[in-house]
Amino acid sequence: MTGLGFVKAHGLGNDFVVIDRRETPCPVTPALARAIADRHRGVGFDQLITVDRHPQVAATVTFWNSDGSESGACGNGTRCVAGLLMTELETDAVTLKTERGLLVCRDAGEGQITVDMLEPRLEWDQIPLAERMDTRGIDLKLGPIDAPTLHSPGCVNMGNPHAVFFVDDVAAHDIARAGPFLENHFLFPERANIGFAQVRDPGRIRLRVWERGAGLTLACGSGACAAVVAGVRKQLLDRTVEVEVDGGTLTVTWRESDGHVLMTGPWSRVFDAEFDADWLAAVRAEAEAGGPGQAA
Ligand SMILES: N[C@@H](CCC[C@H](N)C(=O)O)C(=O)O
Repeated sequence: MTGLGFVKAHGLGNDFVVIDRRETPCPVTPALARAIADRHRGVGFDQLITVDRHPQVAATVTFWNSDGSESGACGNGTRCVAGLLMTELETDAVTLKTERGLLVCRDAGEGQITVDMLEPRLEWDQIPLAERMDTRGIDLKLGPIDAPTLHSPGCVNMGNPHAVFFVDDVAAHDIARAGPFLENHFLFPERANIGFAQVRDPGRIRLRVWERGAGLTLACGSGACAAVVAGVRKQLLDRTVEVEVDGGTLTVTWRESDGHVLMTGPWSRVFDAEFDADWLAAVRAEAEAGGPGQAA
């Protein structure tokens, strides 16, 4: 029984299943993504990543959340794919085509990779928001009785939508409770990743992110970029910031010269494996038959 190969990788604990489709086709449906994401019956991941051939650059990369939805960006996943391809191609730089654009990734030494995440999009309809608002701090307030009020998040699109709340103490917030409500708030027609950032000093923040379509993760690369951009726009942060996430530390620079956001951090290849062909066939059949929770 042979199956389809994949790599399990992670960036600071934000974990990925990477399927290389450059030689072998593997159509991904939301139902298949959810089945692979199942940490009991599948493999488990925060994001599934497919890698396809591209005529000019190293590869085209597509990101899927564990709920089966697609995302235009994934900073940590981009680093992992870049690391895998740099190893394979024996090079210290690769360019990857994502929905957001061409991302240049460079080996930064000591197991770290820097990704040029391009310019953030900051207009209200680029986030997108349901209404015209000042994205430096939108008119959104949440006042749980048992937690400090959340208000005026900065909104940034890094290829995916982010809203970042600056709070006095990240630990004082029940993110698992506020996150789903805010992710699905009517102001975010494409939902949003919700960041909770605490400024330690202008060059360092603590950040936790409730990810759209994946929940609370140990690290969110695009979330780290969004938090730094939002913090600079609120005049709370310097242009280069160490971002402490649950899984470690990312360095993010919002470069003044061209407005690009650069994110640097580690990546790890955990193991290579293959899906059992019978398991894949069964999952696909169940999805087609509209099995429990499996509708494509
Ligand atoms: N883990 C990510 C972000 C993944 C996508 C996100 N959940 C979305 O739907 O926008 C990262 O490292 O950026």
